[in-house]
Amino acid sequence: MINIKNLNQFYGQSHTLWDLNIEIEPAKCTCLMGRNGVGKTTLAKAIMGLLPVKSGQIIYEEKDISRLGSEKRAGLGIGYVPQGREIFSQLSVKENLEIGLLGNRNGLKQVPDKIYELFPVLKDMLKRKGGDLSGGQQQQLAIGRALCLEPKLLILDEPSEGIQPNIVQQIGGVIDYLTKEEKITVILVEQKLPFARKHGDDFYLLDRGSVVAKGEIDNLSDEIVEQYLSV
Ligand SMILES: Nc1ncnc2c1ncn2[C@@H]1O[C@H](COP(=O)(O)OP(=O)(O)OP(=O)(O)O)[C@@H](O)[C@H]1O
Repeated sequence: MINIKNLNQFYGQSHTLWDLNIEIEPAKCTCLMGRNGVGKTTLAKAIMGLLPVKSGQIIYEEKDISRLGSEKRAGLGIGYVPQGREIFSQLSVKENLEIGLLGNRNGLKQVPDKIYELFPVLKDMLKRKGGDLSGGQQQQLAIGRALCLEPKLLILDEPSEGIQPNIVQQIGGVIDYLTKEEKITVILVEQKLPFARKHGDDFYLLDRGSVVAKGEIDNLSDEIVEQYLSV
């Protein structure tokens, strides 16, 4: 689905991603894991085209997209939910969702009912301002907005961060539905081990901008967790 080859990224002089090689399987949830500051968000943004890369390739559907702008990548079906959600606080829930439609490559003009089925709270709050929603509701809105793009690949940056347990559970259920039923590929940046183990299929573990372990999530051993994830 997406194949990252020898990817290097710098912030100024600071070499942040080191020669990354990552293969993401279609219709699976691949977790990007690692402690704070190892480069997970940088990698997510690099895949979405929000940061330039120094060298390497990002092969998506057999084409190198590493030099395309983020809007072009969205147009190819890559959706992104940033860490911190980036909801437009002055716009209504409906307007926030409609922003997602702007990038829809199939010309969709209306928010699909499916999104309200996945997140019923959004339907109840259509006229409310984004800024009035709770953190968990904003996270649901951010995912709903990304789904308006009808993505083939969805990148979620720490969707469970700072959110109440019942909404985390609901978001986990949505990830399962998207991968298993809709066959959407999900890249999940995640620090919470139980959530990754429950909803992930594969993992890549980063440390200081390099891949230090990878495999099926069931093979993420306690030794690896102790070495690279425990704080
Ligand atoms: N805009 C920036 N300019 C310079 N350095 C940055 C910038 N953004 C991030 N960094 C640095 O790059 C490194 C990787 O950061 P990144 O946010 O990708 O890590 P992360 O694994 O996502 O961490 P977290 O879990 O805290 O979000 C860190 O050392 C961070 O300080």
